[in-house]
Amino acid sequence: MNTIEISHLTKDYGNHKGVFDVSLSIKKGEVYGYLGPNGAGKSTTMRHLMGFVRPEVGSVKINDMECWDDQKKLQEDMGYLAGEIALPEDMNGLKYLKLIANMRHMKSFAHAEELLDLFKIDPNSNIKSMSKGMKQKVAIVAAFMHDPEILLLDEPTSGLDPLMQNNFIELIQKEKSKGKTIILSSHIFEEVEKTCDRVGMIRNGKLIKEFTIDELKHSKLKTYKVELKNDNDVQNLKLKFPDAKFKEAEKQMIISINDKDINTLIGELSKCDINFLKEEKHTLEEYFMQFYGGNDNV
Ligand SMILES: Nc1ncnc2c1ncn2[C@@H]1O[C@H](COP(=O)(O)OP(=O)(O)OP(=O)(O)O)[C@@H](O)[C@H]1O
Repeated sequence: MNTIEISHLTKDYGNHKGVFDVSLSIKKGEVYGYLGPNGAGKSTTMRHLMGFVRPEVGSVKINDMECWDDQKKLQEDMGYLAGEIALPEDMNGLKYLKLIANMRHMKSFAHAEELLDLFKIDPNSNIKSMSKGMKQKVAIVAAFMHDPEILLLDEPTSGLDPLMQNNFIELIQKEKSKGKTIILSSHIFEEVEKTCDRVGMIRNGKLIKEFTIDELKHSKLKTYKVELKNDNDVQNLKLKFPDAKFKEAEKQMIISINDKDINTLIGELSKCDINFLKEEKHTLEEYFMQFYGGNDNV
């Protein structure tokens, strides 16, 4: 049985906004990366999983229970980090976390203490005076401290510095080794690559692709930017690589090429006078779109 089972979920907010006929399942112990541009429908899906929103069409189940009908029971063993966190400003971090711990009837605060340590949080400072990153870290502690079996994490590292992002990656890896089922949305390639088993891409409310991280890692498509010294070379390369993009004013060519064809590229470039050649890093979405050649109608 899958831990998470979303079948034909639709929530239409009008104006083509919302989620439309989304079906996905996540096995116990799996870490699922949920990716997509702003407004794609990631948070809407997660809110359904938390039972905050009732599906208009379709079903959203965790452990075979409807998230809307059984939200109270399900939430006991779930940790949720909202995309837009809102912490009470009139208390300090510790007081807030203790309040949540009491509401959850937590018997021990030891795991929370470990997490406060891991993220170098001074729990006695007032939430009001905390930086965005510090508030995010307090919210992470609140989501993880009761050691839930299921974690829904909506852009968990937004606002964290690189060191803390690494600590977060370690935390996910640890939770994964304990068999937790995790869905996380992220725009950070490294985070997804290092933590997720599988990825789903959502766009305009529709799930357009699913693939394993192994498939992605074996992608051999790379993009290079070349700046040439003279126009003749630009014109020659335009004939040789008609699919490449050219910025003629800058004498630049941007080319995406499979590793197996790299010798052809190098062969042609060796005939040119080059200013520089560099590999272009993609945003996560570009990378996936290029890899899969996805479009809105997929
Ligand atoms: N309660 C609502 N009423 C009307 N429209 C909504 C509501 N909630 C979400 N939407 C719209 O539905 C679309 C999907 O929103 P959602 O927050 O799920 O996207 P997202 O993928 O999480 O985006 P982001 O990466 O920016 O957080 C957006 O266009 C949003 O404006």
